[in-house]
Amino acid sequence: MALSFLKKVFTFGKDKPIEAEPAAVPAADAVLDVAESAFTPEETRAIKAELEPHSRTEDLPVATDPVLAEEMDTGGGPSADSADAPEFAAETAEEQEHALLPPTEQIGDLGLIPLSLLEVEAEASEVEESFVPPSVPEPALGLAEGTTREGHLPLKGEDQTEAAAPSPQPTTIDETQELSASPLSPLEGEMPGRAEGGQPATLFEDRTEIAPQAISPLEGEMPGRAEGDSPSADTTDAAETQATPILPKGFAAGGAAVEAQPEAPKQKLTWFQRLRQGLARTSSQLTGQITALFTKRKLDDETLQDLEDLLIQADLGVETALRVTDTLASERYGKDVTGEDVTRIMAAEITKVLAPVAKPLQLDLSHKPHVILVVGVNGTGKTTTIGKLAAKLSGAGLKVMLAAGDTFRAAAIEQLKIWAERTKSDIVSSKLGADAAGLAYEAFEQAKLKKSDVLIIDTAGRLQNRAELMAELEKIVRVLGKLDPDAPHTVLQTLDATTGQNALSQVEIFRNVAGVNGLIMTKLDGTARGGILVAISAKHKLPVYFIGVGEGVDDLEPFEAGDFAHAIAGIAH
Ligand SMILES: Nc1nc2c(ncn2[C@@H]2O[C@H](COP(=O)(O)OP(=O)(O)OP(=O)(O)O)[C@@H](O)[C@H]2O)c(=O)[nH]1
Repeated sequence: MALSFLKKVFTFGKDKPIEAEPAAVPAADAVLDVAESAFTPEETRAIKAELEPHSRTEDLPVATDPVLAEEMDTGGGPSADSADAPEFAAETAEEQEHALLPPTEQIGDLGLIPLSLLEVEAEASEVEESFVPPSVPEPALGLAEGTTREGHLPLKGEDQTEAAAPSPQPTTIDETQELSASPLSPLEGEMPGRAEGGQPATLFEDRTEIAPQAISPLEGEMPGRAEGDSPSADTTDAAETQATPILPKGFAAGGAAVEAQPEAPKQKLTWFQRLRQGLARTSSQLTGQITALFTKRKLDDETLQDLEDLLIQADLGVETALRVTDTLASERYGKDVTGEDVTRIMAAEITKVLAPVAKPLQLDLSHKPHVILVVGVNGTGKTTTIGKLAAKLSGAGLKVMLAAGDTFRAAAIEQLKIWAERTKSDIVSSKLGADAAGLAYEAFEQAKLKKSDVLIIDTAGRLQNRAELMAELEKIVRVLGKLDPDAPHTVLQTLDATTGQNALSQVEIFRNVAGVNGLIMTKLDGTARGGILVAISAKHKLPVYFIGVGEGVDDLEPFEAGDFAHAIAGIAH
């Protein structure tokens, strides 16, 4: 019975529907050619002799080729070795019926199904309780669908070490090999080879792969897993470790998240280094010309005039230029002068010009809120500067409210909302095109109600020569004054350092219209026209509170006269 079952399994056992492709079915000779290497010549001849009389269907070399075995088993026809096993051929009426099936080529067309798994398993139970036929299809094991594998558990329980081992050779295959060693026909002797390279082995590989991970009831019983060396468990741990995000700067770490490491110290520039870097174009242009001018020349009227022209062209302004040449003449007239002599004196004189305007922005927090109105020409950096200021103030624990008064530009409103969120500030905004003065008024009221420390109002950029827009700015100031005669308490004007001389007239007009009482110069990073701040300071004498050297939140620094002067002169401070 056991022998007949094995024959049946290896001949008919399959889990795939037939694919009737005649070309894929080799003749017995061809198959035997493959098989020959495994047998002695005598055995091969004997086999051929046995196979000759059979019909083509009977000749199908199921046992010698795993692929063909799969195709053939769907037909359920007798195997090549069936002649050697009469007890199998005549075993049941059903099997006899199978024996009458048409040739394999026609089976697919007829839509016949293979011998069912249930038939195989029913007989298997008669043979060996622990034996699971290699032909058991995967779905029945629930591997693919993840359904219960209880029917398969006894098998795993028999040898779980092997099941968990890397070798794809399961226990059942060993049993098969043992059984195959019984005096079956030579073709049946091929089975172990088939198990290694054909479908059954693949099936067991699948089981081996999945069993330790997918069968939870067995987890505790599996030595490999119980010891905690399950590959899947290890993999999960490793994956978790690797998946732990490294948050970028600016994101707070929560749970197991890892904070971004601080930048390497060597990459962190001091503020003065950054300023020097930002003003490098301005200073290198200036000092290069100065060095060229004073190479092997004594200081005389001509060189002094050349120097004055040079300093004016560098946007420093007439006043500052004269200060430098006067000081230089008083110290070195008629003597040899080096470029270093000139830049040292220049830095000292510029410092004297800037020192009176380098003031901190004074906040009168008794106002609740202290209102800061930010004005300026388009694109000078108003919104960005507001964001940077809000970051500093809220970072210091002050309650900040922002007002999106640039109702001309949708992007400006969105931009300010982002800054508000980022700096944890409150924000008052309205629709595009809304009345900016009305919004400013509303924001002021809200800030009073909320007891904000500081209210910063953004405004639309406008060219100083656009009278109607400047009138609107005037209206904003007037409206705010209705709620507090001193408001706005600070009117900040942003100046773009790259604009050069035009900034002088910008300050003049905005000062007259909106009462600008403080300046912030932006975009001092990379400009060759940084000298304009000296000219503005000398002319308007308005406080310069901060300077911007980049678009980032930290790229706003309090204005320091000495730093700025030395950075422009390109010398250490
Ligand atoms: N490099 C550099 N760019 C800056 C600086 N400040 C602002 N910017 C950039 O300048 C551009 C204009 O800035 P905004 O803040 O939108 O200027 P605005 O004055 O509000 O513009 P309008 O609303 O059109 O008047 C943006 O791309 C900013 O990122 C700075 O200090 N350095």
